[in-house]
Amino acid sequence: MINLQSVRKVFQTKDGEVKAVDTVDLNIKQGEIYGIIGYSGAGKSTLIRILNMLERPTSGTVTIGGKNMSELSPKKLREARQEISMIFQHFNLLWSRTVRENIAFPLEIAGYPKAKIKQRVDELIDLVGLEGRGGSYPSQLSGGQKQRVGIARALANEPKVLLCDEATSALDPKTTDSILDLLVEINQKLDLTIVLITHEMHVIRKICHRVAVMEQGRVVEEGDVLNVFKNPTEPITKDFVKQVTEPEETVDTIKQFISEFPEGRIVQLTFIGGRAGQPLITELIRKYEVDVNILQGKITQTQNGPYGTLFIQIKGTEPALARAMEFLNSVQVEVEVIHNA
Ligand SMILES: Nc1ncnc2c1ncn2[C@@H]1O[C@H](COP(=O)(O)OP(=O)(O)OP(=O)(O)O)[C@@H](O)[C@H]1O
Repeated sequence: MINLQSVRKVFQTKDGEVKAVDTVDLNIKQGEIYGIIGYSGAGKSTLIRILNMLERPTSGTVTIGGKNMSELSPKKLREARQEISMIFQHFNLLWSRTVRENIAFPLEIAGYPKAKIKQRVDELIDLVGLEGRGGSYPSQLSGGQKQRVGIARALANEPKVLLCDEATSALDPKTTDSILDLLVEINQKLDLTIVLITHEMHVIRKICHRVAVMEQGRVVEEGDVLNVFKNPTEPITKDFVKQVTEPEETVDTIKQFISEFPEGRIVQLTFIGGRAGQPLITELIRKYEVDVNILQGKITQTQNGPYGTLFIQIKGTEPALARAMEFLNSVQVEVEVIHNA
């Protein structure tokens, strides 16, 4: 669906050249939610703006739906852009227009008849959950509602691709989650390809199928979200993964476990994919004559299944402990013994 080959963007500034995007290759599939994560200045905004040619790449090719975006005539580019919509961190709504009028705006520009516009706006208001707010002005809406208007407006022309530029960064955590749920819903209902940029791993964890990690203009790591969670190789990726898997106090907590629970073994289980939903601990207690204490745990859901860690203390006779460990090592969880009395 979206293919980038050796894309570079170099800005000339008074202080010299800035390589905002440095030789990036990406392949994003139809119907996928693809996340690009990086800290401020990594080049994410420049890269996402290159996708709809708001920024022209210095070199390299950008192909969307089979069209080489750099080679399109101005007319063809306008047509291609109708299929690529965008939502923004600060919503970019028209403040003097009501919700209905904001959503209708792209349809008016495209020259749709009034009756068709009314019908489409009604559908979109339902789709994004803004029933009863059509006559309100943006200033009368909460942040989450404003972003819903932004999403409805972006979907008006039935795009194939939705670009999200830090679309939830201005929202509180609860509202962020409700907007992310809405993005998943429209991705599934409309088979829409979504590309989003963010600096929050929570956003990637919750809704993306695949992720690219950017640092200094380059994509330093890329892959299925669960695989990246499982095997982050770059230090920056490890930092991002920690944001959602490890409470900050983990190191201290482990030290405390060891001093408080000196008997048996303290084991860290890491669940990736299907196993987290299965009654592993019950099986352990029933079959292996050991006592299990759950010390701390955090299991989170990703688009590709659960991911998380659980710290447990296992107590029992040495043979029972050995059998229990053998069982744990045989199932699809990663097992790390962090203390052995
Ligand atoms: N128009 C421009 N002219 C010169 N330099 C630019 C321009 N736009 C971006 N840059 C530079 O390119 C680099 C990447 O910027 P970009 O905004 O793409 O990063 P980002 O990851 O989106 O960061 P943020 O999340 O803070 O927006 C930065 O060093 C920035 O200063």
